[in-house]
Amino acid sequence: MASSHHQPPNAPALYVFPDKNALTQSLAQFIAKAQKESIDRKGRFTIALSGGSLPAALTGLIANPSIKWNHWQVFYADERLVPLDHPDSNHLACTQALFAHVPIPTENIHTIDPALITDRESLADAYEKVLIHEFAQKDAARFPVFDLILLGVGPDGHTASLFPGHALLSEEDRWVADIADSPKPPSARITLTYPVLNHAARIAFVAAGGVGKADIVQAILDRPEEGLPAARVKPSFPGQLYWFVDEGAASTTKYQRAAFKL
Ligand SMILES: O=C1O[C@H](COP(=O)(O)O)[C@@H](O)[C@H](O)[C@H]1O
Repeated sequence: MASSHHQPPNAPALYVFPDKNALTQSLAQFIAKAQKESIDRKGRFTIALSGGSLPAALTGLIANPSIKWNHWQVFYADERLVPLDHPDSNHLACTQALFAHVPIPTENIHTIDPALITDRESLADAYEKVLIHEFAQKDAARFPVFDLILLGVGPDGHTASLFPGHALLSEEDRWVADIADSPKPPSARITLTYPVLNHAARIAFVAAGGVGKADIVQAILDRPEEGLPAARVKPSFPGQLYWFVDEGAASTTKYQRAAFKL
């Protein structure tokens, strides 16, 4: 689809797929490539996952023989403050869709500390310390550099647990922040902040939501100046941003499509 938009060189790449299966298979290939490059370079692969509709898009990894699960270090871009076996848990959703079906060491999956779910701030600080341990020792950077962060986008433009108009959109220091008033239940959550998101090497939005996601995808890609939370995800160079969407979700945006290639 031709675009009337001029796109800067590090503009997001929009990959559109005919259906969820095609998206899932291509996303698995994309993740496998990112994994290989990270492991070849530094012997590990750091990834942050979301909940919602994302876990179902990860099933292409289950049968992929090139995934080296023991080299993965898994974190959550956001998590609800519920027990890890609660239906609202993003960790439970990722476990049911993926981790229960692959040989990933449980110690490589970094969940929130369920003992702290009634003490939001301590839980967020504890999770941040896990990130500091995993990254600061190795990358010695002010912010962790994830190899890949997989994000979803809600109908209101939220991503992770960063919601429109929320004070957390302006958080510039904390790596992990707690939120008590999420407009989308459950209300208590933690989330990675923009400094962490925007230092990632690769970020991929996955919106396999059909026409229900078309308006919000259009708003974010065609009108980024509106400053919706997902539109504020802009990885600093050399980070790269990708969108994996189905035809329904791409049906109204004028944003130029890219041919999916690894
Ligand atoms: O509440 C959340 O919503 C977003 C978007 O979910 P989706 O089902 O619209 O894709 C999700 O990415 C996030 O992890 C979750 O906590």
